[in-house]
Amino acid sequence: MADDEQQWKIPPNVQELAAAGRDELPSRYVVPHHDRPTSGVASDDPIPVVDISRLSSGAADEAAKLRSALQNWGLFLAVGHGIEPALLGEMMAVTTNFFNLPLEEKQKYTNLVGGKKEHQLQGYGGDMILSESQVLDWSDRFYLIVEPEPRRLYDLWPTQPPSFGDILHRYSTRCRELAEGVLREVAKVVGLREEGCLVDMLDENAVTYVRLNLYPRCPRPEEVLGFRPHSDASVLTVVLNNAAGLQVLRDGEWYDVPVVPGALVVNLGDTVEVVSNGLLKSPVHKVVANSESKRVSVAAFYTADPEREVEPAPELVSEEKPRRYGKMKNSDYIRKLHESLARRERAIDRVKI
Ligand SMILES: O=C(O)CCC(=O)C(=O)O
Ligand SMILES: [Fe+2]
Repeated sequence: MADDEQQWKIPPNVQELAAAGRDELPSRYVVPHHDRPTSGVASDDPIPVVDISRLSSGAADEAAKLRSALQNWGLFLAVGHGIEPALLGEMMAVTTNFFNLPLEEKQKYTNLVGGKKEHQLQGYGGDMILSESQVLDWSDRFYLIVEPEPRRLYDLWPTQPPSFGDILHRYSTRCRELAEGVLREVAKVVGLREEGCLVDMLDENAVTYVRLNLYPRCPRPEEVLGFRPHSDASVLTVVLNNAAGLQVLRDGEWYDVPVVPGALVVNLGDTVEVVSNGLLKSPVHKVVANSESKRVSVAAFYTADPEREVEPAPELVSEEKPRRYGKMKNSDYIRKLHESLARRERAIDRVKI
């Protein structure tokens, strides 16, 4: 194939597009009318803010709050998580600094193999593009495997500032502790026989992916999405962000996820939905753009061992509660997630019975 064909496979850089200050958006970013963002609905049952320190000291009302958050939203805001505000600040700062680097510098970490059109998961850039007509998200991303350590591709780890790697390592380790504590509670909520069975999925072969997201300001936020509707292929996801924009779907309506200083967003991933045989749902969420300022977020995805076969826990399947999901190898599932994202489909629909 001639080299100038399939140029569309190389996504434009959204930050550069935004900086060019044009009022018209390239048509590749304009989402169909039925998918356009709306302002989030205010709920009578607000998204809970859960104090993890009270949870760990056995407070029954906090456990009830978490239970209701998991059952009604699949997502909550964690405070009292014990992660030092300075570390959260540093993680946000190195992320923002990375995106502020000149384009040539950032492109040293490109997710296009050999700088060409083949897309690899890790690195800096945009979505995998499967077709010329694919509508693109108004964001740039940087995706890295952080754990297990031998799987790190250090060539893709920014060297500026020199502390980047250390901060990312410490941040994802601390968020993993938060994830583990939450997963023990999740196992209790769904009535799994082994309280540790979800935590055990984050074993030494489990993969932690971190995605740094930049949502540049957009002159026409009503026509684009910062991140299309999706659910995560993780067991659990922890998100740090600096501004409003995240929305979660509940009963057909989109709700704004509030921004609480120092809080982390915690959401269930598809693995929990499958293992719990649908007792808990992996929430569909998206990010809307805005015309005022850029938004930065850091999502840490705690995923199971790629070789693990994920399926409903046997004790949650019975005659009254028939099995609702098939079995799939986790690495196959994650690959399907990225294809599904490109097609605006949900990966979990592929394992539903
Ligand atoms: O930017 C956010 O707040 C969420 C991003 C997200 O959903 C993701 O990276 O999977
Ligand atoms: Fe997500």
